[in-house]
Amino acid sequence: MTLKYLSGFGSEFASEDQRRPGALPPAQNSPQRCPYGLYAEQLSGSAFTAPRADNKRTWFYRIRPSVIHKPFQRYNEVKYLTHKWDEEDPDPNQSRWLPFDIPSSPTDFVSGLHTVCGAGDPRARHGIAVHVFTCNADMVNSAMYNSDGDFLIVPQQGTLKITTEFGLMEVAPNEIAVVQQGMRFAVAVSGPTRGYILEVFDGHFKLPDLGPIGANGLANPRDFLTPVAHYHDEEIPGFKLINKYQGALFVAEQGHSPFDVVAWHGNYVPYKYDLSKFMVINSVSFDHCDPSIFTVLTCPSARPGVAIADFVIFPPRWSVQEDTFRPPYYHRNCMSEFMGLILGAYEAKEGGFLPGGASLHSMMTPHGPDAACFAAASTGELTPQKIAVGTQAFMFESSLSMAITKWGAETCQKLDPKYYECWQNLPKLFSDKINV
Ligand SMILES: O=C(O)Cc1cc(O)ccc1O
Ligand SMILES: [Fe+2]
Repeated sequence: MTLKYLSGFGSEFASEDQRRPGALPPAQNSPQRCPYGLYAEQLSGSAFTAPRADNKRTWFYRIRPSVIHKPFQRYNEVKYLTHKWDEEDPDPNQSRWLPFDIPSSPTDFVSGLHTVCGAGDPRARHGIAVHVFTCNADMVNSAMYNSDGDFLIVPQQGTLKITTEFGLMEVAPNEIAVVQQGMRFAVAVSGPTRGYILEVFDGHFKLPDLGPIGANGLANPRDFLTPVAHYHDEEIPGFKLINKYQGALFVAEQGHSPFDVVAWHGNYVPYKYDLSKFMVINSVSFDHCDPSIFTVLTCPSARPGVAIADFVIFPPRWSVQEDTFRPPYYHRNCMSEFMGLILGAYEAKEGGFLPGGASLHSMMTPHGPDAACFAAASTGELTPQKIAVGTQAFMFESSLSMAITKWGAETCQKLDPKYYECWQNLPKLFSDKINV
């Protein structure tokens, strides 16, 4: 089935399931009686009084209001989702993980959530968490929502079929999806599936300002796709609604599908984006631009220009700079850099950093190209080159200082203790001649 979507970022959308035309009440939100006997329900994604530019809400017209559920109980089935940042001693070392294992026993998206690192506290609505998901089975008669923040989901292997209250989204590797705070969703997969999640507690993702770039470029708003209304009118005894609340999971039972929204309108929506649509801007003269030039989405902090987290990609592009060391420069950053690889190889580290693996370069921890990359890039001929063809690396860059969980440090058994070695053979080239 080819799914339909609504295009745009931050727009006011309206959608009715074709089976019930006229389900949206005209010109008001809460009529005394809604069309087709539906219930009206508002989902708020911002304080009621947030300034208009940041104000987010959606009105659902649904078969039953969400409040019809039994009490929540702790859900202890998922062992490695955590916001306990003190499980391990702090570790400032460069960290690199080999590809995370996909289980062979039946595991659905929620059961396959593992937290790798993070910082902050959902109770204070400030912080982030980085999770990987590894799964191979559909969520059956269950749905999840996150009371703590927004999920930016990056599939690396396997397509996700995400059912939401707003409708259906299909998200393949090299696409991303954002499911915001409170939105109910369920994930179906086809075969072994793996990916990454950036969770932000503070606020929502925005498109970065473009400044001198002008009105177009980077991720263009029209390429963001939101589902169209699609309802399930299903009585399902024992349907499980899983809620991540204050970093812990809870489950409540209800007797019907929560995906019973017949029509909705609003600007608080889930969406997906195809990373191949990113219009890449970069230096066409000399020197290496900071990677902020590749920002797809940003979750801003209250400090101007400082992100809680940026989602940055390293897409296929031409590299043309003259008299320039073209790969990433050596650097120490006051931000934390978590990287993952969706496809192919990353230019600064052609070996060791593998699809489905990850790296973390924490605050002020030095890093940069490995010795092989330096040798090649500092001597190679600087012809125009198409780089990163068939590849996609990404970075979650955060102003928060992240801790690695016990799962990330030990249980996953993927941390590469020899990562530091990739820099040890960088030669001393210092000479008494000015032109080397
Ligand atoms: O560390 C990295 O590989 C990410 C990165 C890429 C780049 O081009 C410049 C700075 C930076 O942190
Ligand atoms: Fe970096």
